[in-house]
This record gives sequence, C-alpha cells and structure tokens, in this order.
Amino acid sequence: MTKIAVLGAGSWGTALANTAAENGHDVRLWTHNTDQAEEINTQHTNTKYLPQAKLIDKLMATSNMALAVSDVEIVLSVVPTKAVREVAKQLGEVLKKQSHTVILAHATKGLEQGTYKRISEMLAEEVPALYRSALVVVSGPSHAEDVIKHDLTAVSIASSDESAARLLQKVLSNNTFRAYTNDDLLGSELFAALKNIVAIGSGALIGLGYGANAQAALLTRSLVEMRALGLAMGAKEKTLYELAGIGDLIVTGMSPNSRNYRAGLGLGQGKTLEQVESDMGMVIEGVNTTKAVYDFAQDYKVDMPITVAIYQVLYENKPIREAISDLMGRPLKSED
Ligand SMILES: NC(=O)C1=CN([C@@H]2O[C@H](COP(=O)(O)OP(=O)(O)OC[C@H]3O[C@@H](n4cnc5c(N)ncnc54)[C@H](O)[C@@H]3O)[C@@H](O)[C@H]2O)C=CC1
Ligand SMILES: O=C(CO)COP(=O)(O)O
Repeated sequence: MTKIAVLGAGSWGTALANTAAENGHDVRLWTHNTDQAEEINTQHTNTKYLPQAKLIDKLMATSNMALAVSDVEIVLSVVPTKAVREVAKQLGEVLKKQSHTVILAHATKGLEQGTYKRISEMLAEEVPALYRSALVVVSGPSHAEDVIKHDLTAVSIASSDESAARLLQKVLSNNTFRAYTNDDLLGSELFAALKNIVAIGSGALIGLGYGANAQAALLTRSLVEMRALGLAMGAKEKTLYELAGIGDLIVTGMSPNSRNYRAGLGLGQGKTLEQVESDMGMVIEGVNTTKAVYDFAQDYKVDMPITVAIYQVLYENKPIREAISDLMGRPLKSED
C-alpha cells in the first residue's frame, strides 16, 4: 500500500484519487474548500465536479494540506494551471516543516501565462529540490467522467526517473485503467497543453454544422504544428504518436466530455467566450494556452496557422467562418 496525497478535488483530481483508493492505497484528497471535503467524507460524492458519481467510502478528503501530505510517498497535484504556483508554494512550505521527500507528480494540462513555463518547471521552482525525489506527469486520453465510471482508459506516466514513473503506474493501474510509462516529460507536458487548443477548434467545427471530414482534417493538420513546436522545444517526436500526443488529441478533439471541445461547440453555435466560460463552471485550459502558444511560437519561429486562427477567434473577435475561410484559402502546398 502506497500513501499518496492528491491536491485539487476538481473532476480529475477526484477521479484519480478515487482510482488509487479503489486500488487499495492510502489516499488523502486535499481541497481548499472545507465544504467540499466534508461532502466527500460524509456523502462520498463531489456533486459540483462529478455530479453522477459515487466515490469509494474510504477516500479521505481534507482541507489541511499538512495532514494530507504527512508521511506520503507521492504528491499528485491536479489543480488548474493558474493555481499551480500558489498550491505548490503552500506544498513547499508544508514539506519544509515536515522535512520529508516526495515524488512530485502532476496531471495538469497547460502552460503558465507570460513565462510559458511547463507545469513541472513551475513545481520545480516552488518546491525546493531537497523535498522532491522526482518530477512526474500523468497524461494521456482520460476524461474524469469516463474514468469514474470505469470506462476503459489508458494513460501515460512520464518522468526522467523510471522508478518514480513505475510507482505511479502501479498505484493507478487496474483492470480498467492501464498506465504506461514514458521518459519524455517535456513532450508529454507540451502536447497535453497543445491538444486543448485544437479541441476548441474541433468543437467549433461541429457547432457550425461541419462533419467528420472537417474534424479529421483539423486534427491531422494540427499534428503538423504540434510536431514543429515540439521538436523546436526539445520534445521527442515519438511522444506525439503515443498516448500523451495523438491519443489525447483524439479524445479531447472528439469527446463531448471535453471542456475544451464543449467550449468550442458553444462558440460555433454563436455563444460568446464569456458565456461559454460562465456556463462551464470548470476550467477550460485551452483558452489561456492558446494565448501562451500564440505568443511564444513566434519566438521559436514556428508556423502555427491553426493556433493563430483560434487565437484570432478567441482574442480578436474574428468570426469563426472567416477564420476557417482564411485557413482554407492559404496557398496550396504539400503536407509536410
Ligand atoms: N477533467 C478531466 O477529465 C481532466 C482534466 N485534466 C487537467 O487537470 C487539471 C484540473 O482539471 P479539472 O479537474 O477538470 O478542473 P476542475 O475545474 O474540475 O476543478 C479544479 C479544482 O481546482 C480547485 N482550485 C482552483 N483554484 C485553486 C486554488 N487557487 N487553490 C486550490 N485549489 C484550486 C477548484 O476548487 C477545483 O476543485 C486541468 O489542468 C485539466 O486540463 C487532465 C485530464 C483529464
Ligand atoms: O485532457 C483531458 C482528457 O484527456 C481533459 O480535457 P478537457 O479539459 O477538455 O476536458
């Protein structure tokens, strides 16, 4: 039995914590919301984030971070990108007082605004190296709503520390949830963030009434720009064709369970970004990631026409049909 703290009781943190608890591990789910901790401990539900789900009774939630991480081997952070630094700072303070070392994992899919840092870079800056033995990312095609129902799921667990990735793999895997290890932390984090941009575009196509041809074209052509940026930043090309790359691109670009896809769907149906964001009540990572990638792709001199088109729709009020027409009207070229 492994002791593990999961930080963040949104839909994904709750589903991962529940999976590890079902696998027989000692799981402490930390939330900054005391009412939510109370609901999880007494009702075994998390109605705001996973409305239909019944959680395993022994899943323990707490709003006390020191209690959550006391003597755990693994801390798995699953908060939205914008909360990563704040939560990691608190974690750093707690670990300093407890003076013990943890495997520091995360399952967040985004990039920091302004700095364009990956999540593990933020974690490494906020949690002193003395208190962490490894940095790990849990990624791949995995909607919380499906995982909590025990729908078949495969994920990717990446780290430069193979034994740390293997421990996470063992803690999370069971006969409906299969984790693979991977050694490309950078590529896994980067592709996880990039696919959210594409999912907004894919939802928008369906919202406008286009079909599977259009979606297949978008997802496939997006691979070209994900590959170009990935290679420029040091990702391994093979990661793009694995679970953290194309796997996640497929599920987020096609599933109505995706918040990014649903945001795009709403935009395609004529809603404003503000409406879409307030209706969702959950994080839509791709909106901020689009801005981050739009800004730094120029520094890397990588041509990302799909990302630029989605940026123009989200941030410059360009009508979606006009953005599509401009993309379709680009000079004809070869595929690569
Ligand atoms: N929902 C899913 O199926 C999946 C989500 N992810 C990623 O996991 C991350 C979290 O996503 P979700 O669980 O969907 O988010 P969510 O919107 O369902 O929940 C976010 C949680 O973070 C908490 N939170 C927000 N700000 C906070 C702060 N400053 N301090 C402490 N807690 C704070 C909220 O109270 C909430 O419990 C995102 O990066 C997302 O891309 C990855 C794979 C699957
Ligand atoms: O990353 C995800 C599935 O693998 C979740 O995507 P959404 O945040 O769009 O729901």
